[in-house]
Amino acid sequence: MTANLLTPTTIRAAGVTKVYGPGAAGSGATATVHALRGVDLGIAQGRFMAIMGPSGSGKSTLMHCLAGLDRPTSGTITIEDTEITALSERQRTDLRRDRIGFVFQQYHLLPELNGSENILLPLEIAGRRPDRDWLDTVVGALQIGDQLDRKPSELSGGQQQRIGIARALAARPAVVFADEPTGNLDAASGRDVLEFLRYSTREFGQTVVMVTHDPTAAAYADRVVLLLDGRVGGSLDAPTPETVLNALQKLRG
Ligand SMILES: Nc1ncnc2c1ncn2[C@@H]1O[C@H](COP(=O)(O)OP(=O)(O)OP(=O)(O)O)[C@@H](O)[C@H]1O
Repeated sequence: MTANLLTPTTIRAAGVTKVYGPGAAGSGATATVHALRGVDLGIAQGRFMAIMGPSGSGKSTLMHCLAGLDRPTSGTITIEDTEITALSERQRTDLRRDRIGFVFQQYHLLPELNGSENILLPLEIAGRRPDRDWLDTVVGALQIGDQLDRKPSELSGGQQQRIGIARALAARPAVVFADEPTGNLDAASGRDVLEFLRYSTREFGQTVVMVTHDPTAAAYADRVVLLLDGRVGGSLDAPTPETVLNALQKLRG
């Protein structure tokens, strides 16, 4: 990817493996699962990457490791200037809070808080003062200004997901990880969410990593990385739904 030569790399994974089961320290499981078998990848700042692959290929495991939610068995992961695989659990928790945004399939908004309170909650927990100009920019771009005083139950799925995206962007994170962000949405709302994620990379230089099963969703990314049996089985730049579908079919043999 030529962008790597021009822009800094936000995330780098080198030789990442993850073993679940008796081979893994502290595990009571009886069968060994090699969920990741040596993943190398780099994501340049301001790029939108989609991770795809068949069920069980290691997508969630890779995302959890890249986001510092889980620790690989071996290998290194660096986010900006920090090797997160060298951090303690406590330091990883701080890093997630300060430098990573999450968008979930199920939104995970707190029902008793209104939109604005949901967006600000992670900053409040971190004891950080919101950057009002930045929040205004995000709220304006997402067109959710008239939804901020409503509770999640008063919003459609697409509106809730936009609140979820504003929450993820509020702290200007190094990376936003989106886990099937359109999985619960109708096609039109899903398109809006994907268009905004792409817009955030172009307009704000936001780096986005998304796990999805949907070739149409993946086609919004700059690059699709295909996992197979815990390895990178291929990648596609400037994907279209057709090229993604073809690549997936080829991957499965
Ligand atoms: N906590 C765990 N303990 C044991 N095995 C696990 C654990 N989590 C995942 N696995 C196994 O690791 C492999 C990769 O799982 P992972 O959830 O990363 O795949 P995935 O590509 O995200 O799958 P899906 O598309 O079905 O969500 C699978 O074989 C899975 O059963």
